[in-house]
Amino acid sequence: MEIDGKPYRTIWVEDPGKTVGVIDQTKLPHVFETLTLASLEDAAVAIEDMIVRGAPLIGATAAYGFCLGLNADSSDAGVSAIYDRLYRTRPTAVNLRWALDEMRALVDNRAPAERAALAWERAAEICDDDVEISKAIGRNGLALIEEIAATKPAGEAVNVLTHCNAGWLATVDWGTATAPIYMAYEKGIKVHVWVDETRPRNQGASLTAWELGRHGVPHTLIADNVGGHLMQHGLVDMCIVGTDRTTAQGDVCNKIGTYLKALAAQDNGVPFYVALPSTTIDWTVADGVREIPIEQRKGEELTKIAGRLETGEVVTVDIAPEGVPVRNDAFDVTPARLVTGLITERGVCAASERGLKGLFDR
Ligand SMILES: CSC[C@H]1O[C@H](OP(=O)(O)O)[C@H](O)[C@@H]1O
Repeated sequence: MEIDGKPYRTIWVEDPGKTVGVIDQTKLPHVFETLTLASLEDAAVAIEDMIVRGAPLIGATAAYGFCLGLNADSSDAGVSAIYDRLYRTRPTAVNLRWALDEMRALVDNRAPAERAALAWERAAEICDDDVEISKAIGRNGLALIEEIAATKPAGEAVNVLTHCNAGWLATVDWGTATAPIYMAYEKGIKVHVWVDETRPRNQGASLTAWELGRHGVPHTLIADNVGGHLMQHGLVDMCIVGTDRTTAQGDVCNKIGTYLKALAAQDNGVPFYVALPSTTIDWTVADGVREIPIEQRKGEELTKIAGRLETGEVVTVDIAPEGVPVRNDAFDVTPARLVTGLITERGVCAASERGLKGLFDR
């Protein structure tokens, strides 16, 4: 998308075959800074420290991390070490495993000397494909927004609630949950977004609000616990969220707090949609609550918060008693029964095995 009139993706090749550029998302919204990834470790740390985050972008970064690793060691042992290092960066988003499996399958039966060039080509394809997939998700989700817009009084906006950041910053471009929103906005449909701040890392406040603001999409930042209340008062027409891993039966793993939003949506008859690329479907898992590994992140994400002083300096402060015990589950699983539909690049389907197999011929 554009930042101050200049088109950006979230990841790009800087020095062909040697380095990759990314936006440092830990610095947003206060500072826009890019980083150069020049090694496997650079890419692995960028994922672990959430310099880049969001399932599709994690996959894209892992693909380029594979390339950077091969630049240093393209032997069979090197391929295994690269795979293992990147695989253990974050456990929940299945795009990571998908991308690593794609890259390893590509190079496994090729001569070591050929591997890096092949990998750089494939990583670029993965990124280009991700953009096209996001645009297709946008078109398919746009139809749902248009359906609701047709029922609204003239001049009233369609109010969409989203959780965390499933925006263009979570993908290579366009986003998943935000792609239909951007397309509706571009088409002149009045749309407004309730942006969950999304504790503890505040991806909504720091990323979704930033990217929607940069693009001019009307939005309102809300505390995570406000959404249900707004739904009770008829102020939410639909929810669209992203996902890090959706199971073969349609259970949706997403940022912590998504499940509670889905419960409130069901209780208030608000359609609850999940936007996802097929690369986020884990066909090997059925029961998401029992089978999806949920990332446990460090306690500091709850006990500390970063902010900008009036001087412009960005500082981090403690917001909890020193040494307080913390549990920080980064994701939860919304059972398929609470999901109205899955918005994929191939169309919208029921959150069910039948729905997904109908779209993906599995
Ligand atoms: C389009 S995937 C977005 C998905 O990823 C986020 O998690 P994180 O910021 O920890 O990588 C969140 O669950 C979003 O819904």
